Amino acid sequence: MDIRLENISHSYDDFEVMRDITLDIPDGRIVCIVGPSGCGKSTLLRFIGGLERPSQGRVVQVGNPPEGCLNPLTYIFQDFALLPWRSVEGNISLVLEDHGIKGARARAIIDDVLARTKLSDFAKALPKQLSGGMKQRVAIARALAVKPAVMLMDEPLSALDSQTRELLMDDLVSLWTRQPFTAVYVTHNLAEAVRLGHRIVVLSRRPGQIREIVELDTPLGEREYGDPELERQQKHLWQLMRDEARAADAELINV
Ligand SMILES: Nc1ncnc2c1ncn2[C@@H]1O[C@H](COP(=O)(O)OP(=O)(O)OP(=O)(O)O)[C@@H](O)[C@H]1O
Repeated sequence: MDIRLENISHSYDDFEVMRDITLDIPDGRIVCIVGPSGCGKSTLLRFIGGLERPSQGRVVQVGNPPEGCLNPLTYIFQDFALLPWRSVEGNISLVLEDHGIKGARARAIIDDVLARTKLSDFAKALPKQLSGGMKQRVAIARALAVKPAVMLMDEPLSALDSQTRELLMDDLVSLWTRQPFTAVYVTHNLAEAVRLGHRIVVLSRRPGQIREIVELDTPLGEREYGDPELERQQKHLWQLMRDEARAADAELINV
């Protein structure tokens, strides 16, 4: 299933947040959204997820969700949002119970997503026994369990230290390489964007408008830490964003 954003503009009363965003999110691709603080990245994600409606324009779903999809648009948050009293597998089974899936069918799904996220040995662990990186892997496993058409990822790695972030990026790449998924991935971090994005959308400062869409052709599995081509792309993104970020920063200070 593809998602198409058509001419989306939004204001909260007189406060204009974004202007005329038109964008395609193709099936099986990771689309990263970057831009200065307050430019509307999380708001855009809420529009895609149907949690809020834009003042103008629309979000269109093109085609059907994958077979067996329980929740077409599924969020992954930076704070993991796990239930502390439920084990790893208990957190995953919860979303299946919501859809009346229990017993052997639930077991098969749980085993599959635990294996895909390399968590099979931790099925019985409680969240408090896990590192931040492992908790986020549980959140990813839980999202995969509902077979989403599109994963909506809001700064999913930003609560993690830089080494854990690198490991999680490797995990996301191998997850995608084995079985491609579709994601809209909001981040401040340009290194994450060039590592994970097939398409990187650069927004201007508020009201957020599309400044540029960068397409990266290098297969995800071939994007390595320190790759000169990725560093070149990252530099280009930063050049696009630097003045906008500085202006956005000044705007926040002078409110
Ligand atoms: N419900 C709301 N009511 C009023 N203003 C809002 C509401 N939600 C967001 N905003 C404002 O809209 C603007 C865009 O917010 P949003 O969180 O989407 O930006 P962002 O690009 O994700 O920011 P950041 O990078 O800092 O997380 C901000 O100025 C924010 O304060």
